[in-house]
Amino acid sequence: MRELSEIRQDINRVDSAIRELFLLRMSLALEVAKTKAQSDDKIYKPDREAEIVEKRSAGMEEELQLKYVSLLQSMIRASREYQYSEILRQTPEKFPFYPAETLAKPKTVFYQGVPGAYQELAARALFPSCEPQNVPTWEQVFQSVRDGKADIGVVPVENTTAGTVSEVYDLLLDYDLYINRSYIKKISHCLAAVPGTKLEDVKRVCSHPHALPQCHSFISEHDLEAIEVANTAIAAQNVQKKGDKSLAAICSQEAAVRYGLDILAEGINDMQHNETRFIAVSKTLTCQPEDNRIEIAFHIPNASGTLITVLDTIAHYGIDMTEIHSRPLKDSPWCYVFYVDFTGNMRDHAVQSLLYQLHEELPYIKVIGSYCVPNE
Ligand SMILES: O=C(O)C(=O)C[C@]1(C(=O)O)C=C[C@@H](O)C=C1
Repeated sequence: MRELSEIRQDINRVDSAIRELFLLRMSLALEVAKTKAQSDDKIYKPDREAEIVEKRSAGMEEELQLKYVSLLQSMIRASREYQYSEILRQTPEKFPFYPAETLAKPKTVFYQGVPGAYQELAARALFPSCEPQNVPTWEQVFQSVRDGKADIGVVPVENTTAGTVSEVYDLLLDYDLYINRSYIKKISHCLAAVPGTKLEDVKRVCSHPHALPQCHSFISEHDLEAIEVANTAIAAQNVQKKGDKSLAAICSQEAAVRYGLDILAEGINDMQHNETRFIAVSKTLTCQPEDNRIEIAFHIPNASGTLITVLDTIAHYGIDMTEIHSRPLKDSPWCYVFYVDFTGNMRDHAVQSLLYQLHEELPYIKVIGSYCVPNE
């Protein structure tokens, strides 16, 4: 039997030979890209890829054939990625998404709920020179922006305890709006009731459907009945209007003070690290120099392994995926739209090459936003 070190030397030699052949194959891919750029031909040729895989792996023993096919496929994908990047270098106008430089200074900013809502606080933090206006529902926020009544809508998209706000994601696509800004706010809920109420008087709590699960332990420890209302500040307003000591609201301190309520308990969320991310949406896709996140929505073809291929492609461009979730496609049962956030700026060559590739190869893709997450 040979020494391990001796076998390893042979492996090194084989790897070096593969490296030379890989570089040669990639230089051929570059040549193909240049030819295709002239004739405006598509890069992705699934039939040619299938032919390569079938012919080159023919006659191999089954177990190794599977491994060789995977090696071939990964080389062909590298070739495609290299070609997209090269074509964009030669013809930058092929980039299919055109963000505006910057957002025109907004005059009207809408949020859902009533004054004192966390969404109002987020709107003021994002646009300090605007006086935010409230409408009753998220759908009305989106409608107002689409119809030009508002320049900007501020809505929540995710909470670290309660998760994604699915309805907002559905509205983003339904109303064809874009994410331009993002703001993360620490959320500390309090229990608020009409003046003179004691904790033991409270039998029911009302709040937003996302705020109630954030305070699950507190609600069950005190054996309270949970009632959903449209907004945390609306909850505070309801408690004030009803004047009933058995009903309390889970809301912000600001909302409790605004509606003249006593704060019976503070920081009642289960997780002390409780944060919500809000977004500002408008009719325009923008990309500012400081933006370091892009969000896309896409459909995948009905075939095995396609989602993992998309995620792998993102990684191949040296880009980090930061979030992924899916929503059902209402008109196609058991099919999904995927939402992915990743790092980078839409002016980066790697980001543009990735988006160009996904645009060419997926049945549907939309860049739904470009924004900045501070402290990176
Ligand atoms: O033959 C082509 O048209 C190529 O672009 C080359 C190549 C490959 O690397 O083999 C790459 C992408 C295509 O989808 C098919 C094949």
